[in-house]
Amino acid sequence: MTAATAIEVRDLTKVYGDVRAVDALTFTIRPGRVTGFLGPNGAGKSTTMRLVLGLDRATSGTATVGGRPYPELTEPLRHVGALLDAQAAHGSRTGRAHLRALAASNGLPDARVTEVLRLAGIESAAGRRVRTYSLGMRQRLGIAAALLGDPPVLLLDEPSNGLDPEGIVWIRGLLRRLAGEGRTVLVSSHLMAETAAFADHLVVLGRGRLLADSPLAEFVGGRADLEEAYLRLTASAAEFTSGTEEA
Ligand SMILES: Nc1ncnc2c1ncn2[C@@H]1O[C@H](COP(=O)(O)OP(=O)(O)OP(=O)(O)O)[C@@H](O)[C@H]1O
Repeated sequence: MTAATAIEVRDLTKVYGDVRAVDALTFTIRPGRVTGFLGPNGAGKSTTMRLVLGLDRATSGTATVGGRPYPELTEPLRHVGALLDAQAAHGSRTGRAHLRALAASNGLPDARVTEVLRLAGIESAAGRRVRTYSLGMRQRLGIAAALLGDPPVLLLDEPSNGLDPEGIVWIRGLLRRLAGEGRTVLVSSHLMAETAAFADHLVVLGRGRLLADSPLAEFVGGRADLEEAYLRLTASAAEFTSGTEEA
């Protein structure tokens, strides 16, 4: 039986012109653990997340949350919280106003805004316009927005991006806590040491295809660390290489 909050991707394919961004992907993201979502640039991680969130239409296959396609969820922010790269708050609004507008349009209590500002550690900046925020503060605001509906499922695209060392420690603790509460947590990242510090499980893509779906410890296996294991697995799947190849 599938958990009511699992993310299920079945034979999912997305073609843009002659690019198969996502190519017959099948995997299940389970609750109660942090799943690291890895893959070289252009591997299809963001596209997969957008398809799960109904922001893009699949060429074929399905993506569901708790057994239902995202667009069919009633009050979706109460089910799924998301942070995407491109997600941007209106710069002329304050952080608090941005979250209040989001809460109001999704039928969420205003009191939750103060809670998520605190959870994200940006209470003191809540009255400032978002355009004055640093990248790290914007990330925290995006994470606050993702948490607004207290959702059992979270999809976070590179949440550590722009965070300072204190922020990196904070997000690690937050992800562990969210999974510990039984939530389904999918986190894409290019930071291998970071991913090793917060993930229990890994799903690795290369050129739109599934390269691995395994527990972190099993994936690292006999390798020195996650970075080495990852680089060996993805060496032939990277779309862009830096020109210095191992002999
Ligand atoms: N809207 C689009 N139109 C055309 N091609 C697209 C579009 N979105 C993504 N692609 C292509 O699909 C492929 C997968 O891109 P995607 O952004 O999903 O990869 P990613 O794994 O998230 O990469 P990164 O780690 O660089 O963020 C790439 O080749 C990209 O150029």
